[in-house]
Amino acid sequence: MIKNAVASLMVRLHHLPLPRAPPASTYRHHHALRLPRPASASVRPAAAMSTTAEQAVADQKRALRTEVRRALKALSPDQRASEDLAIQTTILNSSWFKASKRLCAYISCYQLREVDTSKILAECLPSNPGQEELTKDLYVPRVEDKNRNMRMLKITTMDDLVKNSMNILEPSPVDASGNDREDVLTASSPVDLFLLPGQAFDRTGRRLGRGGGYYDTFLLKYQELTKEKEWKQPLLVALSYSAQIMEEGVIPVNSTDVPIDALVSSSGVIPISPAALERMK
Ligand SMILES: Nc1nc2c(c(=O)[nH]1)N(C=O)[C@@H](CNc1ccc(C(=O)N[C@@H](CCC(=O)O)C(=O)O)cc1)CN2
Ligand SMILES: Nc1ncnc2c1ncn2[C@@H]1O[C@H](COP(=O)(O)OP(=O)(O)OP(=O)(O)O)[C@@H](O)[C@H]1O
Repeated sequence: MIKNAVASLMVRLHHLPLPRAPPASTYRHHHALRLPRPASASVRPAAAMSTTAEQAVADQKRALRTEVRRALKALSPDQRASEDLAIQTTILNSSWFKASKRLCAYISCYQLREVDTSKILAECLPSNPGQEELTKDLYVPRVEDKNRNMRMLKITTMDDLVKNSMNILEPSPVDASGNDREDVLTASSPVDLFLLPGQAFDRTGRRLGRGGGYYDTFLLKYQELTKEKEWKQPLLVALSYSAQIMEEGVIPVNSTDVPIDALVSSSGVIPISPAALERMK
């Protein structure tokens, strides 16, 4: 029944000429790619075998990123604008977004052909002084190094952002008064929602990023913190153009890939996990 409901929400599934992993529901058995174990260490060392399997997944991911990049380049500005508007309108009108108090979101980069988040960010931040109580706490990514270290820092205005070397807007570590910005990992209360970027997604919850491992590393850390503190897990929602939604099994995954709870495209919301089905009904 869920599958039918999900299928009816999908307008277009893009078929890519790539090697397929066996279809698997990300939620039922997340680690879809089980690394083969050698019968005996003398035949083939386990480390070597896992390296080979991991390398195959990494190669497939790279090939898929190239395909998606090409598909996104082919989108006309009008097509993008119409999907950007539909996706943001869906989110802004949703009960789960309206109810969220604290969120982590990405600052979209037009050149990287990411789904626009500007209207959503504007809705989170106070438009005029004195309206702070109507707003949400907003944390946005800042890359610290090439070693998968990314922080999510609190901003209160778009003026808190500066362009980094990758041409992406991100917060400076200190605010205008010289104070450290609040880091979501040391904040005293939990975020309830993540709005995630990515290169490709599917309706079982798989997400392919840009290859830096920044989000997967961060999400794992945040989920561990949430467990430790006995907080409710945040809802992980990705924003996707239709061309980025893959058929089941096309996206290769490994054990460090964190599955998403839901996907928003121009055709609407696709809830995936039990938590999403509960919070998004
Ligand atoms: N808006 C936004 N902010 C984000 C991310 C993101 O994906 N989107 N990140 C998520 O990790 C982190 C930054 N990571 C990034 C990783 C790669 C590229 C990039 O320009 N990649 C090129 C290919 C570069 C290459 O192949 O050498 C590309 O994808 O076309 C940008 C940001 C944190 N902030
Ligand atoms: N939690 C983690 N711990 C250690 N290594 C990780 C973790 N998450 C990802 N990596 C490593 O980072 C590299 C990039 O991973 P992957 O290709 O899955 O990133 P991605 O999903 O495209 O990027 P992102 O998560 O930033 O959106 C891989 O070598 C992967 O093994």
